[in-house]
Amino acid sequence: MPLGPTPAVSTARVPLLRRLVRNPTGVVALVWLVLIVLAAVLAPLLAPHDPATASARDVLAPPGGAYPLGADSSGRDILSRLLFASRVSLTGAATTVVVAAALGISAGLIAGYHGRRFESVASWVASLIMSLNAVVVLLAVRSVLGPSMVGAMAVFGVLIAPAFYRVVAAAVSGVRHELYVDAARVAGLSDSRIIARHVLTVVRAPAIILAAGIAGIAIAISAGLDFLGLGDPGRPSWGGMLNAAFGVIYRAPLQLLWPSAAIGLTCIALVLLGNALRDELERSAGPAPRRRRGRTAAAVTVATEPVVVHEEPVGARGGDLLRIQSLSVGYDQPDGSVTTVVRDVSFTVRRGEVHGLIGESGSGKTQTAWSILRLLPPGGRIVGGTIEFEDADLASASNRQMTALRGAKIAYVPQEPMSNLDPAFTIGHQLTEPLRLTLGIGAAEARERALALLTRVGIPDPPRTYAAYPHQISGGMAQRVLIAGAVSCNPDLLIADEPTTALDVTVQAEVLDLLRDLRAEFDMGVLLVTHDLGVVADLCDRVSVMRAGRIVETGPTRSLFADPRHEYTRALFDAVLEDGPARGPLIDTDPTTTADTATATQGARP
Ligand SMILES: Nc1ncnc2c1ncn2[C@@H]1O[C@H](COP(=O)(O)OP(=O)(O)OP(=O)(O)O)[C@@H](O)[C@H]1O
Repeated sequence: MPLGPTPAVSTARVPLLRRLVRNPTGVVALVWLVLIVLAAVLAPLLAPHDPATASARDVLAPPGGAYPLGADSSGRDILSRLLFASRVSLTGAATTVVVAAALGISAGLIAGYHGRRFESVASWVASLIMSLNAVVVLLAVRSVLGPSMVGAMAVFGVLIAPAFYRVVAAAVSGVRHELYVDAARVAGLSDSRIIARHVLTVVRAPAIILAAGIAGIAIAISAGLDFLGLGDPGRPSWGGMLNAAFGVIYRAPLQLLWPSAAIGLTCIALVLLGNALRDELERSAGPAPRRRRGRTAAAVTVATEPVVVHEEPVGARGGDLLRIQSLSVGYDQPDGSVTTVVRDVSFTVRRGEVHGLIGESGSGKTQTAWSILRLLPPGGRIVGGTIEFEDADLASASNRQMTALRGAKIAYVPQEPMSNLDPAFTIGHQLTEPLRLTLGIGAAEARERALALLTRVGIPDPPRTYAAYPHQISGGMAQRVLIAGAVSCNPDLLIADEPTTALDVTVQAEVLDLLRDLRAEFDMGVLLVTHDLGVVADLCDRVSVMRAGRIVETGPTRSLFADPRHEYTRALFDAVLEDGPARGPLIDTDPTTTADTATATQGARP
């Protein structure tokens, strides 16, 4: 049932080209490449002379007058020849890139996506091609095809295709087992659609960067072939002009400059373009530099609706252990904007109470919990508000202060117990290490305490579990172990993020009972993140309902459950309490009582 909009403020994705234009290196490289392309396309219009027309009177004419860059040893205009020669270089580079990309990307996609036999054969062929000496092959091609630059560059494309193949196959096999690809498969999307939608997006960036590099290499190779005299002598080329300039190096050394500059600057521009692309793509993966405070504040200041607060019985208020005021959490975006995922959140947790944070998926519960621990993922940061804990503001505390608090004063129980235990170490090692570090006790004492904790959290055979590796225990036991670890240093505040979601129903109940008992025993304040109203009803003294990054209703659990006032809270309840008749008690599985119970159950139904 849809319960409302998702919280994130919209953050437009800035197209790569626009980001590139803001990168100085990228701009310079792009400008040069655009000029070269324009020169090639408009050569007939821009060239002051016919590039092939020789003039005996103007042999080696210096720059100036009718020949802006001078004339060559046959009296031909160098500028006109350079302009026309750019066509040859660009066509050759484009041929190489197209052939290499077509072969390498398609083979990489098939090998990466389907794996198995095709991958073995394709990898073998790629290795074979890479072992060939490109220059020797191109010389052989010249002798077979004649001075066809397009043919030679197409063959070079085949020789360099393994570069595309390797990059694409590695990227695709990395995403092949991602859950979203499995989900698309389960949803019935064809392989070609999955590749087009989900896989191509992953290989697009590395392929573009590689294409820029390969284009640069292709230009150098085509110039090299022409320089060696293997190209078509009937049309101007940068390599051929370089060759001609060498012949007159003592009489007109300046003539070397023009083709060298054209080749060198174009290759450099392509390399710089590839670097700029990589920088921009990497930048978009990480956090952007912080902007001025004003901008951040503007990003989080949006119209707010009042929070529905349920009054508490007189005398119920105790001392606050944790006091969060106007907390806002944002994620820096590559374009400098901030996506706000938690907005203006305020609540308190008292010693000895369980405060529930409830809301639909994506409402900001986990981000709030992680802010308290200051463990937001890269790019995320607290953009406003305070988190008071024991006279310190955790929102602005130093990393050193936070390290001292985490584990010792503020403990955390995660949602996925198994993925939070290191498979390489025994349970005992993982329990005793933090004990020894935080409490400064010896190995024997730490072992004793760990065994006592395992007993306390209801592990049936503590010494055996102590010596076991994570894969040797069940999910329920792993969660108990993590709870044991969390309370091991006697924390004041325990943050539990959906601690029972990954467990089956009977184990869930036991873990909730354990948390309830430990809360009383250790006199901790507990912040319980959950999306389960049953868990809130079972365990929480107070509850705050989150929606779209805000708290919409807060108060004692009993009062909020008896009289939910915000429409979103009511919608949450409606989603659980269906209109149909309540189910009867479960049928007893004991065969001797089943018939009677079933009859009684049916009879009891309305
Ligand atoms: N790294 C991130 N960058 C940008 N936005 C993020 C990032 N991580 C989470 N968000 C956004 O923050 C919002 C709140 O996420 P959060 O994980 O706190 O939700 P939740 O209420 O805990 O949901 P769930 O119960 O599914 O864990 C979501 O809209 C999510 O898209």
